[in-house]
Amino acid sequence: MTTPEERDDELEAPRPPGLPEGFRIEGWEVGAVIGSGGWGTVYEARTVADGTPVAVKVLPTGALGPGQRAALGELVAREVRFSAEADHPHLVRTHAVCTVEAPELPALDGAIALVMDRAEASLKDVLDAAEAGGPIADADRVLRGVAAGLAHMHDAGWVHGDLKPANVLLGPGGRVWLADFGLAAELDGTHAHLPPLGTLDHLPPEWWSQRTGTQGAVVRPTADIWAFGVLAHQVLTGGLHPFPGATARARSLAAQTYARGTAPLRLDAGLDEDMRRLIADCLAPDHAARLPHTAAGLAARIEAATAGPHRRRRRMPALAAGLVVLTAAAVAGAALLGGGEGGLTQDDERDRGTPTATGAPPGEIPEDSDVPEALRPVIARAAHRCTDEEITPALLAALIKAESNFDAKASRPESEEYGIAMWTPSVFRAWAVDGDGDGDKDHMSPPDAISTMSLYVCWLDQRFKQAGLPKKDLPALVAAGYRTSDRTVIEERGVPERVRPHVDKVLRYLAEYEG
Ligand SMILES: Nc1ncnc2c1ncn2[C@@H]1O[C@H](COP(=O)(O)OP(=O)(O)OP(=O)(O)O)[C@@H](O)[C@H]1O
Repeated sequence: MTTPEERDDELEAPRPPGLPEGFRIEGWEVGAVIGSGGWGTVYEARTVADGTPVAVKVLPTGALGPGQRAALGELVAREVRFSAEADHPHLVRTHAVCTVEAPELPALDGAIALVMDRAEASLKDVLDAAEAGGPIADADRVLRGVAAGLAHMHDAGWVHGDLKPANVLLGPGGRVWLADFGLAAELDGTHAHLPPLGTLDHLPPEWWSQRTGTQGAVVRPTADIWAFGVLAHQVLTGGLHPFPGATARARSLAAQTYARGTAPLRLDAGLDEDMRRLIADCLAPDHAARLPHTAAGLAARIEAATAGPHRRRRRMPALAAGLVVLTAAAVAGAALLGGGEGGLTQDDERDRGTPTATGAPPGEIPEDSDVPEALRPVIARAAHRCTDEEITPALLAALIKAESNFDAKASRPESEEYGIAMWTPSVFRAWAVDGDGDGDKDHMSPPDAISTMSLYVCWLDQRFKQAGLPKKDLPALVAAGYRTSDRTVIEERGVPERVRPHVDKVLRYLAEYEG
């Protein structure tokens, strides 16, 4: 599927081949790989002149299309501009931007290299290794550093837009740096427009009901405050997310349920009172309610709450704390949680009502349908992760049949649509789900493509309900939204004429499956 407004907002960068150890980029010599992100690879490196350790982030440009190259250029320009303007002990510094000259490595020749302060680990590394139930070592100092860095950014008129543990770096001597300003945009009045790249686990609930358009999603400082609340909870509990759920998507749905007022906020029982209140303030359900809680104010509160020897810390044993989280899961509604990445859950298997004329329970794929056998459990699992009743296995199957006729290798290069669900790679990446649990999110993998389709149409369905579009039309509207965008369908208050033949096809297939 292609969402023209979003097409160039995301970049699918191929995994680059590595630079050999000892390779020189201007005055720096690269060493081992530290890690790779969506855009490139970070290397250990040292300054040739004096051996000072640095990190070099290499962003290859060779295999990118023109739109992708422009998107990358914009991200780098933001990163460099911000780093040059910001000068703060809690923001990682970019010392230079270079071009890699490596004619013998065509994939890296011409790549952009950002030379930065080198950290020893990211907060994500620390949380991954932590035992759940208690704060990580130096939790207070880490939170003070993050809040202070954020306060400096906001005061300078910037929003981070992608605050998450992977973007908090821990440097030598206990330094704490915010990193990855690719998404940082200068505030234009009260908000900035950013591409919808942020990570699900740290996105504020209002992000889901925002318009996205050519300018991207509106991101305000209060989005960073929400992300800080999630991150603080993780830091103080050894990695526990404040919302229940086995997957990032389930947690994000639980956050939305809470924000709608249908489930209470249940923070970990082991948090001390001051930090519990601070996190609850950060996780106020909407932009307006979060507005009074500035990053500078949070930094001061953390300072006050964590300074001095008399700090109270009321802590429950790990098991009891875990039980509180489970209770929250029950309150938030088991239906919202979705399954893990494995097989069907008990909920999936429960009675789904009276069989239809096809012999299948309503919404399920009938035995004698043309849906390939191997895909049926994949489609069923994907559909059942959406708790909105319109998103059934039969509807997903009808959508897939209309898109690709179940052909995993289908492609329409002229409109950049590929695979069984005809994803446009750049759009896919903004929503990607690892449906087969292989650690990779690949639009050509049917389980990944179908799980992602389910997530996306689930969101479309919710958007159309929020916009007050007729409930009976939702399957048609979702089919239309998948071919155009949520915005187009909401603006036209119905199925746009140009996609009517496609939508009719989906409805015909759906009627066949539903008997
Ligand atoms: N200056 C640095 N010093 C040390 N390690 C770093 C530095 N910058 C990034 N890293 C590490 O390198 C890895 C890749 O970082 P990168 O910023 O490319 O991707 P990411 O933040 O993991 O993902 P993405 O940016 O795609 O969301 C991460 O493990 C990150 O912690």
